[in-house]
Amino acid sequence: MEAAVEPGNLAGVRHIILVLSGKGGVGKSTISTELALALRHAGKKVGILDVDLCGPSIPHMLKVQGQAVHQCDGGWVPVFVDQAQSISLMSVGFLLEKPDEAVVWRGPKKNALIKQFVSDVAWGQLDYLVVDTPPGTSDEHMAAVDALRPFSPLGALVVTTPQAVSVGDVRRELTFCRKVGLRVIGIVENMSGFVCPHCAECTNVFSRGGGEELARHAGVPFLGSVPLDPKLTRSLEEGRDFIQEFPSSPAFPALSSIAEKILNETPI
Ligand SMILES: Nc1ncnc2c1ncn2[C@@H]1O[C@H](COP(=O)(O)OP(=O)(O)OP(=O)(O)O)[C@@H](O)[C@H]1O
Ligand code: SF4
Repeated sequence: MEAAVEPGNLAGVRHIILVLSGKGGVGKSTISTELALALRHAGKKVGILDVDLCGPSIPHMLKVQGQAVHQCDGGWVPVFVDQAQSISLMSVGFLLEKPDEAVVWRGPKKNALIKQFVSDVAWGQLDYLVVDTPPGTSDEHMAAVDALRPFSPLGALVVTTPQAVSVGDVRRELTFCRKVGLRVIGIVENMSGFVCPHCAECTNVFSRGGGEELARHAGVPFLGSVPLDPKLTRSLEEGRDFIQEFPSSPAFPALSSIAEKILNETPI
């Protein structure tokens, strides 16, 4: 029997994907956003929970910055990104008076907000909830895992860049997942080379293959390598739907194949 769906909880969410990275700036919010767009493109209903409280970038990436969240009987109503309401988003960015206001909170306050985001948002029926987390492993990650665990299946997607230092940080992320009993859906290597727009030659700006090697070593699935793609950067800056608008751009095949692997891994 299916659990009753109460407004303001996650009982109507079929799969929760926690997006993690060892370091900042490796493209965690980018992968979260593009994954949500690719899953939507595949006909799924998707929510995004942005718990990167000190650097909430997803409202800007989806061009909904500055919007206000409203209260309903069941709690907060998330912001809908499109008219069809196929992507909903909750972020601390919607609660700040100014979009560039700094969140200078101590741990307990951050943890309380994360718990509130889980329990007090009327997510409704979703196929996937993508949760963008801060870099590293902190109290906020523990708070998110503790609050989300009752609403499993809960899995982690780990984002890295090819450089060894970032890969080293990813090892710590994998250890964190193991310690808290979080299933690793897979590793994504982002910023894997630059494809020349003139001749399509791929230059490995950093090293290449670290993510795949690490996945093999750790015995977790490798989901794909996303190249640096100026059209992707621009889409995120302008809040455009890269998946819809740029199917012939170099990052598109990798992003759609990652979404496809996740769809196969998490049947609905
Ligand atoms: N594959 C890519 N191609 C082009 N630009 C990218 C790619 N991945 C990320 N970027 C750009 O790199 C910058 C950092 O990405 P993003 O904000 O997603 O990183 P992050 O890991 O979430 O950072 P933080 O954890 O510090 O918030 C952004 O400007 C984004 O547009
Ligand atoms: S990869 Fe080739 S075509 Fe592209 S910029 Fe370099 S030399 Fe020019």
